[in-house]
Amino acid sequence: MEKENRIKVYIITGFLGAGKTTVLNSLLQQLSASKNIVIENEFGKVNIDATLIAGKIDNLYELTSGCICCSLDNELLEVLGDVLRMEDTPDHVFIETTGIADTGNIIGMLQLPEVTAHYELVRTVCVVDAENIQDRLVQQPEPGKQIACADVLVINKIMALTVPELVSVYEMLEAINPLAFVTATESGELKLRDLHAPVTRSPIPYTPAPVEHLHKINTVLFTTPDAFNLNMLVYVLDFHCNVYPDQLYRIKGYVSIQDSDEKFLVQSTGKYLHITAVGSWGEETPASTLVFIGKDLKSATIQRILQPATKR
Ligand SMILES: Nc1nc2c(ncn2[C@@H]2O[C@H](COP(=O)(O)OP(=O)(O)OP(=O)(O)O)[C@@H](O)[C@H]2O)c(=O)[nH]1
Repeated sequence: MEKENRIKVYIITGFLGAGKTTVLNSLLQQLSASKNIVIENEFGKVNIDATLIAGKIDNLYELTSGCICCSLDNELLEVLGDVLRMEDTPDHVFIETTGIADTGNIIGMLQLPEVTAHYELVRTVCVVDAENIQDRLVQQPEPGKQIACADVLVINKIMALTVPELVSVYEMLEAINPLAFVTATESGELKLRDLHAPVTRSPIPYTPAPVEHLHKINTVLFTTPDAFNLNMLVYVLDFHCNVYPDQLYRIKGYVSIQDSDEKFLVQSTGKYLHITAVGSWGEETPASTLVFIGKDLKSATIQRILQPATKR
């Protein structure tokens, strides 16, 4: 393939709940005239993010058999191969990583000669949750690595910050990655102009991670055919998000609520919890699926916390 005709690839990275899907949706909406493919890698077997994509896409690949940055089976490379065999190849491929991905490894894969022959990695975007990034940098190694290898840093959710706090986040990002273009947003919006702002890059060598999972973060899946009592569910989730923010990083999923025909989306990041009705269940049988992501989470604990919220 001619160099200039290669398929453009964008990586969207950032820690759990930072706003990757929201930024991706903003880009897809601006690129609705082109052919876009999204590759979603979700940490955990159930891919909630895939249901939250709201822009125009021509194909969605969901990679749920592990974190692509350190899984040996090279699912990402297989998908990139499949894309090349499509009759009508896309203009853009967006790769949304898991919140705990070692982005450098993914960049490395995209620099393999067999990949660069057909694909051009244009930008790596790292979305940063302005409110909790300082804590996360202390608690976990992943956010710092994600920031370090990005071309574009998007400081998201800035509404909750004072100006001096925002300046301090900005300075901290600059200290970690002085080469990146930094922009701030209230609502997960990234303008194409900023996506393509000039940046300086240092090459990242491909060093495949060991096979065993590197991350100290785990996920617990809770499913039940029972409907939740909405007040109790809000109470128990809100309580645990506020009391254990250092252990419980992210909750997401869809739930069935007692005496309601609607499907509810549950999302938490840090101490914030949102439970919103998102319409009817349609053909689906109402049931609840919640994914919990955090440090040393135990399935038995999650069961114990949630069971009372299914009582009437
Ligand atoms: N206030 C505010 N909330 C936001 C913004 N962007 C995202 N959110 C909320 O933050 C939560 C996480 O957003 P996502 O875009 O799903 O984040 P993500 O990084 O894709 O999440 P994971 O894939 O689970 O790591 C959701 O509840 C969003 O509604 C923003 O700019 N401002």
